[in-house]
Amino acid sequence: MKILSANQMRQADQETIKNEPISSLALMERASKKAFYWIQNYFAQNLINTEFHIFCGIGNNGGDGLVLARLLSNFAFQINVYVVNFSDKRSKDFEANFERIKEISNVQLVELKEKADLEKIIISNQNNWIIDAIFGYGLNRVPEKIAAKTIEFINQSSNKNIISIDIPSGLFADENQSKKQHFDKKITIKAAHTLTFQSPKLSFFFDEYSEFIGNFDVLDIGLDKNFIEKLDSQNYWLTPQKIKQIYKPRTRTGHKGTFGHALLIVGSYGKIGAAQLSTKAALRSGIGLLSVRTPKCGVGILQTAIPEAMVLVDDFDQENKKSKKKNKYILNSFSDELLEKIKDYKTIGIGCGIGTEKQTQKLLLQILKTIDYPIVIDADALNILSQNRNYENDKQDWLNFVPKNSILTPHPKEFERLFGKTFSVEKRHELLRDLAQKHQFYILLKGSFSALALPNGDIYHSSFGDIGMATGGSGDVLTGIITSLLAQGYNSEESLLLGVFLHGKAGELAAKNKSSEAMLPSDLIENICTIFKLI
Ligand SMILES: NC(=O)C1=CN([C@@H]2O[C@H](COP(=O)(O)OP(=O)(O)OC[C@H]3O[C@@H](n4cnc5c(N)ncnc54)[C@H](O)[C@@H]3O)[C@@H](O)[C@H]2O)[C@@H](O)CC1
Ligand SMILES: [K+]
Repeated sequence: MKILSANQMRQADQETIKNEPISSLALMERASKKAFYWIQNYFAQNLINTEFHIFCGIGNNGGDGLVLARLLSNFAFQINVYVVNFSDKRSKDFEANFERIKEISNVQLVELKEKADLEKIIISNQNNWIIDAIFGYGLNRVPEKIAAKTIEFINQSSNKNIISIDIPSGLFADENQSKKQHFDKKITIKAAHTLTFQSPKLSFFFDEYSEFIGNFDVLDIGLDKNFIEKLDSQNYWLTPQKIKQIYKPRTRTGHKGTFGHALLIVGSYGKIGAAQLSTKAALRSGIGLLSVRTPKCGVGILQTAIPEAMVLVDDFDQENKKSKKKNKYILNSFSDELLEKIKDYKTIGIGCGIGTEKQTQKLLLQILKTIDYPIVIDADALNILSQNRNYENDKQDWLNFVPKNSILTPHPKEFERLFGKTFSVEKRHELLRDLAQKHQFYILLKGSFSALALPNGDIYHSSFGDIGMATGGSGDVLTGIITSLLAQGYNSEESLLLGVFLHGKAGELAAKNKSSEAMLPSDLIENICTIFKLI
């Protein structure tokens, strides 16, 4: 799903008003009704016992808050509406709804002009919910005076039951809108839920802002689809609908050759676990044949634990004349015969737990110089690349040897080591986009919201996953999944998107069954089966 900027949202609102046609007041009613239905569904039988405190600005976001108050007043016992008078320029639709709300008997209306007005507000904890409709995508500078005081008051209240309408007040929808001002953490609502209209806002996908957004839901308010179709955007939200388009169901007639043969180059002494996790994940994700290269010390372990995988041992017992340093605990460079063989694999996944020893570095260089098909590069293989960057001489910069359309999967630290420091989250995404375009790679910047940068400059943002996945081994599982999909004939873009989906959803399921605390990366692997069935 396309992610629209605040300007594009405004245009889409205007076009819908003109083309449908619908009055802006009716569109506000429609949008707020969607939020109301969400709330009705969320609270179910408890709606009648819930006391709402609705903080409204004086623009259209505030107007939404007023409509919501009116709709809720039919069901809830007591509604408190606080108008945050941060300016005299009340919007037309706010005014219209303000007149209507005055008539309703179980709505208590309070105007906030100065800090002292806030001191009279009592929000008890039990069954009290706060609705934040102070600023929406119209925010264009850091809130001040009564707006700032109200936001601080809400955040300081011990009640954390907060629902933000469209966007948590204080947070800019996107960078253009903020005119490069930095938002102020203290003056931004920390919502438990954000109900956003039509399109998620770009700022929802920056890890640094996730504490303000809580869980978000996108409510379709019926803005002009044809118009939205034509809008340019390089940011997309990864949705299950997109995954359905990518997924290729199997027919009865395939055989193991149909589903590809990949090589995983993984593990070192003490990190054979990483090799096991990536191997198992690749097998569970549907690969036809899987070969694994792991140091000699890991061969027995892998063969015992995962009988389905073949382990490459071809040159282990041969005397290698070129390198006397062969060592059974780390990955050594390949013999010429073995190197010749790797041209035949569909793809390679390299990096999980391999360490950065000299001989392993040499192996990576050999691989990069031998093959011309896209591969998956993760963890220590990324660290090796970052140790061999050469900004003066392109011909000695190992990054330039990576085959086009390969998939790099760094976490933020690996990204920084490989591509340098950036000073804001927005700049990091800009750099990510530029790099994917320049090198024609796919780069997955992992995080609680992962950003998937494509060589054409588009970025997909994923909100799949669970905090329980932030643990060692989770990345190894992802490398196995993506390598497996590439081998099966999904192209790089499809493998990346589908891989991130399978991994994230498997994590959500693991958290549901076992809790975020207790879940393990192995649980993700076991859940891949269920997630395939859900596509
Ligand atoms: N027809 C429409 O345009 C629709 C708009 N909707 C709602 O309208 C919202 C956008 O409404 P608005 O454009 O009125 O903007 P907001 O309600 O977000 O903000 C109100 C106004 O405050 C001013 N402002 C911005 N930053 C300020 C600051 N720091 N201090 C003081 N004043 C500041 C701006 O002039 C802005 O227009 C959306 O987020 C959504 O909630 C929905 O009702 C759907 C339909
Ligand atoms: K809001």
